[in-house]
Amino acid sequence: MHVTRLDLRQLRRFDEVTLAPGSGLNLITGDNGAGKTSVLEGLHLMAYGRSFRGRVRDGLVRAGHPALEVFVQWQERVPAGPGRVDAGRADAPAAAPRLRKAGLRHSGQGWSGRLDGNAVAHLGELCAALAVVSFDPGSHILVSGGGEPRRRFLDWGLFHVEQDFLGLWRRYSRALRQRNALLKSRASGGQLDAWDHELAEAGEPLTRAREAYLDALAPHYTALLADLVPGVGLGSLRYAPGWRRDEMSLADALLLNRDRDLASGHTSAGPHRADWALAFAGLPGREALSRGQAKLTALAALLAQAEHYAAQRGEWPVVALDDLASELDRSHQRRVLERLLASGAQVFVTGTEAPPALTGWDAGPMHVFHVKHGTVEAGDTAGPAVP
Ligand SMILES: Nc1ncnc2c1ncn2[C@@H]1O[C@H](COP(=O)(O)OP(=O)(O)OP(=O)(O)O)[C@@H](O)[C@H]1O
Repeated sequence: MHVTRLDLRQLRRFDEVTLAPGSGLNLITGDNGAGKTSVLEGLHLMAYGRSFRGRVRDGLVRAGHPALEVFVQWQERVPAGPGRVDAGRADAPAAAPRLRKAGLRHSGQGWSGRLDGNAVAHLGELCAALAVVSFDPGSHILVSGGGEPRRRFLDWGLFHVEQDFLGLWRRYSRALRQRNALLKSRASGGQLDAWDHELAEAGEPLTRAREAYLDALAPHYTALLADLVPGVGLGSLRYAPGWRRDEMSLADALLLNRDRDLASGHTSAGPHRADWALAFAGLPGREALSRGQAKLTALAALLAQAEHYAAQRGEWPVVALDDLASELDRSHQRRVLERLLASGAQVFVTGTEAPPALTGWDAGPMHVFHVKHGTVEAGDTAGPAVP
């Protein structure tokens, strides 16, 4: 998958900018505050419905303007793996590139979007269409933060590789909202029964899907950690489902906790409380990771996810690496970039200047963009010629 055009309007300091990125490596440079990260935020917004720096209403819309607009055009192969709608059908056409386009207008409160010319009803439809894996200075929370970013990480992967997951996730989220509303209004047990049933019906398969996904990620993650963070040694990757699943079903856990939930006004057990954890063979716990190791461990998780996506879908998601040079030392920058570009991924890298690892870059063409005074200028393409 690679983005061929990106238009941003009224996003942070930009009035209107257009980029035509190349496949392979795209380097975005500019001074502090120029808007380099904002370019990646625009891309991330289309792929996740939010920025990696928070929600749209927290400053993504340019001051004094009612809404921002993002338009992305990208090329992708019709997925050939198990995620494909018509996978296995004899009349399914061979994988071939196709051009897709998506537009999103977001005010922070409301939004409207189009995908391939048609209006979309759920933001999730845009997110499921464009796959972007982003690594930014806040990504270490995947390792050192609370459970929410880790649940989101699993769910992102599942949205993209499991056809049924989005429906399951929506069903669970809706049931949870309804149950919590009833708990707050101190509803009767009879009213809660129906939503407990619905939560269990969606929550059990959702849990199985997440667990299977984590198992499938493990070999990718182990190999990437061995390469990027040798010495810590991934001992195990363990899923904590959000209730005592080894002792009881979700339906039983909901019933057991009902009085407590009525007192607190929220549902205390279930997949919305799930988490996953790494155990390191060479360390007592994640707290023992250095800050740089925590970042590399988070990056390894994101790259494992991208690699798994590629194995399932037959092509890499777009990879966006914000401020790479300030996050990784030179040899890690080089190793990560070489690995990604050898895989054929389209990669975006930002930096106040070209990261040291790109000095004498000879691992493929590099497309350069310079962000200045609210404009983005395409520079020369460096590196070996495109074959
Ligand atoms: N809502 C907004 N309206 C107008 N300008 C904004 C808004 N939000 C942020 N800005 C400005 O837009 C720019 C955002 O810059 P961004 O974080 O993308 O820069 P950067 O090039 O990545 O910088 P750095 O190298 O310092 O990380 C900053 O100059 C900031 O002051």
